[in-house]
Amino acid sequence: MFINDILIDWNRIEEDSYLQTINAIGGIERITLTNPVTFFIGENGSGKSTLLEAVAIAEGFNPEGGTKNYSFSTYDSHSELCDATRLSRGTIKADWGYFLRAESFYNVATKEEEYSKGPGGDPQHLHEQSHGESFLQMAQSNFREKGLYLLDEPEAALSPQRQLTLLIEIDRCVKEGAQFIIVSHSPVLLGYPEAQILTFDNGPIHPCAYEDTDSYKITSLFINNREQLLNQLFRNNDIL
Ligand SMILES: Nc1ncnc2c1ncn2[C@@H]1O[C@H](COP(=O)(O)OP(=O)(O)OP(=O)(O)O)[C@@H](O)[C@H]1O
Repeated sequence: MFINDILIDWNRIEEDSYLQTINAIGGIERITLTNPVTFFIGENGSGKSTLLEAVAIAEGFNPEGGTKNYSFSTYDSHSELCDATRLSRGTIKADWGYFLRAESFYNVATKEEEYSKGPGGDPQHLHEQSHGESFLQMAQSNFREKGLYLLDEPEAALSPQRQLTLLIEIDRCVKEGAQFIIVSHSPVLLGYPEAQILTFDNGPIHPCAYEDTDSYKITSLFINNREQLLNQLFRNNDIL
C-alpha cells in the first residue's frame, strides 16, 4: 500500500465552506484504506470526486489528471480540501502513477498526444479514436506494476465489455503491487474481488458490502423485475 490513510485538517478549512456541509466528509479526520483497490461510491453530489481530487493533489498530481509530470491547467477549480489533506504513506513509494478523470479526459488526451510526440516518445493518436477506445488505450499504456492510480468514474467512457477489460488491467497491476482508488457507480467495476468499498451515503464515509451498494441493488432489481419496476416507476414516480 502506498497510501494507508487520508488525513484531513478541518482547521484549515473555512467554517462557512461548502466542504463542511458535505455529510460524508465534513469533520472526518482520517479515512483508512485497507485494500489495494478502494472504491468511493455514493449518490451524485455526495463528495466522492472532491475527496479523490484532494488525494490526487496531495500526492502531487495535476488537478485535471495525467501523470505527476503534467503541469497544464485549463480551469482552476480545485477545492480548499486539497490544502487540508495529507496522506499517511506506506514504506514503499510508488514509482509511477496516473490520475484519470472522465470529466477532463479530452484535455488530458490532448496533452498526452502532445507529450508523446516529444523526444523519445511513442506518438499517440488518442483523438483519432472513440472516447472509450482512447480512454482504455490511455489506461492500458499508463498502468504499470507498482503504480498508484486514481480513477474518477472510468466507466463513463466504457462499454460493459470494456469495463471487464479494465478489470483485467486493474487485476494485472494489483498482482504486481499497484494500488487503485476509484470513484465508480458501475456494478461491474465494484465487483472486483477483495475491494474495499467506502460509501458516501447516509452519513460519514463508511464501508459497504458489494451486495449492499445501490449500484448492485438497483441494477439487479431492474434486470430481474424490469417490467414491474418500470410500470410502478412511471405510475408512482416515487419508487426510488
Ligand atoms: N465550488 C463549489 N462551491 C460550492 N459547492 C460545490 C463546489 N464544487 C462542488 N460543490 C458541491 O460539492 C458536492 C460534492 O461534489 P462532488 O463533485 O465531489 O460530488 P460527487 O460525489 O463526485 O458526484 P457525482 O457522482 O455526480 O460525480 C456537490 O453537492 C457539489 O454541488
